[in-house]
Amino acid sequence: MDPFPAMKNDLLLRAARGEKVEKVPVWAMRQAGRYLPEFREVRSKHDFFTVCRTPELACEVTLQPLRRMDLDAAIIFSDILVIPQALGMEVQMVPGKGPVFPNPLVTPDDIQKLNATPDISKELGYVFEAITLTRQKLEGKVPLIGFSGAPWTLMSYMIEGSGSTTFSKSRFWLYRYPEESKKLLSILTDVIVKYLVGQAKAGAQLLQVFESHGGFLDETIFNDFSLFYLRRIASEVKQHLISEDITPVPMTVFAKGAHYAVESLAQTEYDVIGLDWTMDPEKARSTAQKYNKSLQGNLDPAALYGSCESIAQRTTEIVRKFGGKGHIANLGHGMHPDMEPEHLNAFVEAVHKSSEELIQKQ
Ligand SMILES: O=C(O)CCc1c2[nH]c(c1CC(=O)O)Cc1[nH]c(c(CC(=O)O)c1CCC(=O)O)Cc1[nH]c(c(CC(=O)O)c1CCC(=O)O)Cc1[nH]c(c(CC(=O)O)c1CCC(=O)O)C2
Repeated sequence: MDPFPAMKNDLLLRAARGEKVEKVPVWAMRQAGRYLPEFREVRSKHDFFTVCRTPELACEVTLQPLRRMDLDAAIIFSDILVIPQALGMEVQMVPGKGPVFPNPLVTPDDIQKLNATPDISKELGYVFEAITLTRQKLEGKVPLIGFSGAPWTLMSYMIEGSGSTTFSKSRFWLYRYPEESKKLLSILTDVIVKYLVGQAKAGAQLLQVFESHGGFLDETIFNDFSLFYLRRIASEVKQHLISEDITPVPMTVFAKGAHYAVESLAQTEYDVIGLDWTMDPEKARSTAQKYNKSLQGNLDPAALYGSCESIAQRTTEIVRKFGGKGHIANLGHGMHPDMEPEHLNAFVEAVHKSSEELIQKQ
């Protein structure tokens, strides 16, 4: 028996499975975060990773945007960089700079310094606790999304030691040390699979995998160093859950910038393909239909800098392009810290209003 409160709004889950919906569900990447004054208030008292590691705080900030807006999903407050930490790497979140690894991987010999087979419940159990607590506190209002970074994106942070405009150090590895790179990607894949299975068992109802740095790879390199591992993750997470008599939860893959990969991603076991704002919804839609997949996206986050009227206009156009069915509305990437909550609300309301009208006409 499901230990959690019954769902009152399962639009997200139905859309992910391509089922009929009365309106398009909507949420936003980074919907909990610095653009919200109440989040900044929490952060003024606790550092970033303390918020992630304290289930009550992670739960509180996860729920904050839902108190303001009619969002159709919550996403657990955490970060993709908790996995390098679980492998034994130090990660600092430096204000104004972002994540910094004081001791990044420099040569393939450094792979040996990693704790390649961490006890996931011990190292990341705080995320599982936050998920279970948040499911209870949500009282079935909306589904809860769990997430992880994808192997290539995590590998690139672990080698660069921070964000980068070129990712030249990590791309150097792909060309100069291809076998060692694959060894690292495999270690990450094994950990990610266990981590996502743990999240689903803790109560996450959809799992999103972020390949945020996909766009730095050409198609051939993407296929070998990203797609191969992304495919393994979806398939192995689902197999693990089935082997434990748990119904697999839907999974979304978001490979930012990887335009050429929409069709190959649609041929994997992911249920939803996330599109960034530079990708064409109509083109992606015909591909998704061919493989029975749903799509997520893809308003340009910068559109939220415009007026509420222009947000509503652009959103209505995007909703029309996706066609209502098998669509989860989102931004094409995350919220920025200087955005106004009211402008995200304008997006949420416009998705609901325009999609209800569109679906009623169909
Ligand atoms: O809303 C929620 O409940 C969860 C929000 C969330 C945060 N991190 C991620 C998510 C999931 C989501 O996007 O919905 C996931 C994430 N962290 C990083 C990346 C990769 C990347 O940006 O390169 C991703 C995947 C999604 C994506 O592509 O955006 C890495 C990262 N983490 C932080 C930073 C610094 C920053 O200033 O944002 C970065 C690097 C960004 C870059 O180099 O461009 C820290 C961080 N993580 C979250 C927050 C809250 C917020 O956005 O305000 C922050 C800021 C740290 C702070 O509070 O000081 C939450």
